[in-house]
Amino acid sequence: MAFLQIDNVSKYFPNPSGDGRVCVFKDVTIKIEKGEFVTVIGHSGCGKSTLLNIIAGLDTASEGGVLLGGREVSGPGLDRMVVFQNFSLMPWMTVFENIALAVRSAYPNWDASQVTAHVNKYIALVGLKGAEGKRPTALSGGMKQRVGLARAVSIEPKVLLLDEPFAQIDALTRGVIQEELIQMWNTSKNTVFMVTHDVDEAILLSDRILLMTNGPSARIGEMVDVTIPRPRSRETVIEHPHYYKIRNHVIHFLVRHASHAVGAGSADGHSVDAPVLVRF
Ligand SMILES: Nc1ncnc2c1ncn2[C@@H]1O[C@H](COP(=O)(O)OP(=O)(O)OP(=O)(O)O)[C@@H](O)[C@H]1O
Repeated sequence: MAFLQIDNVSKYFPNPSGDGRVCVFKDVTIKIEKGEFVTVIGHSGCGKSTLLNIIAGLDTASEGGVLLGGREVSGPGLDRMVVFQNFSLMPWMTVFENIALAVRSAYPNWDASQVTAHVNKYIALVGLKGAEGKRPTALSGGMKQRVGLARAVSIEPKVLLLDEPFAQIDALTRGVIQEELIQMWNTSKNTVFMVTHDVDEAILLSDRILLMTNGPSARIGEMVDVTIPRPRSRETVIEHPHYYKIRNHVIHFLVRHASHAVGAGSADGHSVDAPVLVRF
């Protein structure tokens, strides 16, 4: 059994027209090993965030289930931390307090000096030294998301769930924070499940890219191994001979699935095809 196992998960929502239900995705099975960094890419509406929310325990599967370390996920927990694109910081708390709140929940027996040392370590890791006392309104988007990442990673969750965390950050800052995330991941070795629309980001960060077909009845169409050795940086990754092969392959998949129906799974209860494994 894999460390994080998504087993035949399907999700239905009530049809907005009031007539029955709509299948968002069907029979999604993903096996993720401890310490693996997996990214999901697919067109808007195929169900990426819904899948992430089910892993987080913020939503429930209509069919199937999620197992983490062999135990069924049945609700939110500190073993899975989510970073959303809208930052979700407590606006009345400072940078330090936002992170300390999470650290105190995860380590209720720690005394104040342990909490302070731990929070300061993560503030330094994301380059926010000097901004400890600022409130979110005084921070740029990039700084807010650094707080979000520090807060999530500081409690050392078993799984880090990233839902387009850099979508609202300008391209230059995004590149810098992506590299900071690599540094943090190198240290923490969290298992990461990330949703993104950014193909370059997925190649830079992931061990594997899961490509979702369009909904309704979306499925994981392909799993692409990112066969570019680590450590990676934005400058070196594009020099690797596999970079453009992987990039072109992912983009072609997305173009093929830009209009619905190509390879869409079955909404009528029949099983769907297993994902194609792609490795250059
Ligand atoms: N609570 C809900 N009730 C009804 N339908 C929902 C609900 N949440 C999501 N949906 C629908 O499920 C589908 C998948 O939504 P989801 O947000 O997971 O897609 P996504 O792939 O993450 O999209 P995007 O890339 O635009 O964020 C969409 O058609 C959406 O309208």
